Amino acid sequence: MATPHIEAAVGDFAETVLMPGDPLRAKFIADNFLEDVKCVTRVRNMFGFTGTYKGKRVSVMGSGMGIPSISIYATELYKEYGVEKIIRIGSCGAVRDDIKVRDIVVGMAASTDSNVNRNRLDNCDFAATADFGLLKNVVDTAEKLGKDVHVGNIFTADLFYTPKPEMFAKMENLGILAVEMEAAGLYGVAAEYGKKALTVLTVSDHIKTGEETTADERENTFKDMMELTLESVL
Ligand SMILES: O=P(O)(O)O[C@H]1O[C@H](CO)[C@@H](O)[C@H]1O
Ligand SMILES: O=c1cc[nH]c(=O)[nH]1
Repeated sequence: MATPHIEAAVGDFAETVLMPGDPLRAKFIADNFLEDVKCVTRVRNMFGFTGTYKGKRVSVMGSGMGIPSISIYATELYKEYGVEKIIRIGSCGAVRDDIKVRDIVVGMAASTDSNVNRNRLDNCDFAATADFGLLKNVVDTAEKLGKDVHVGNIFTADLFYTPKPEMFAKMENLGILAVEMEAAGLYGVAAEYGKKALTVLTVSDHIKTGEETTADERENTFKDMMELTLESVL
């Protein structure tokens, strides 16, 4: 049955869904990595596809930007479509010198300035955490493929254009690796429904140095992250 934001039928999604923020990145993955692809939803142009990767059934769908948007899609996928695992694959800004542009960051946990998880836990801090099994699979797969990854705490920001840039130095001092806008929300939804989630990111820009990737570099480095994540779910 369709939900307010997804028109797919029950059974149209695989048990694992890869979620980039950008629906066109979802299409790129479907076009370049999946076989036997079917577009299962296009409500609001938030494309979702199901196909196979090396014989394994897998879906990919855009989440939109920010916690409110990914929370809607993750909730409907977990609750109404029987999805068990969502792996966000996104871009992030690095906040530390040892994390470089184009590096891959895996979000073991996600700090945030959002109140969504406090709303879930009577205004207490909730440790928004990735699923250990999904995390281990990605780390083991990276080792097998000879790809370096940074694993640790990331920061999920409500505002891309922050009025508090001094926060970045505080994040760095606390060992936070990078900033993005969805992981803490996704981990909260997964916890609420007893499901699994992980976030894998590619550093698209460096907050401290101002360095950015070109469009070409984004495409190729994002492909590295896509391949790593797809291999990890086999
Ligand atoms: O590249 P995506 O997955 O959209 O992720 C990052 O990019 C967007 C901001 O430009 C935010 O969604 C942030 O989390
Ligand atoms: O959310 C994001 C994504 C990329 N770079 C940033 O600085 N923030």
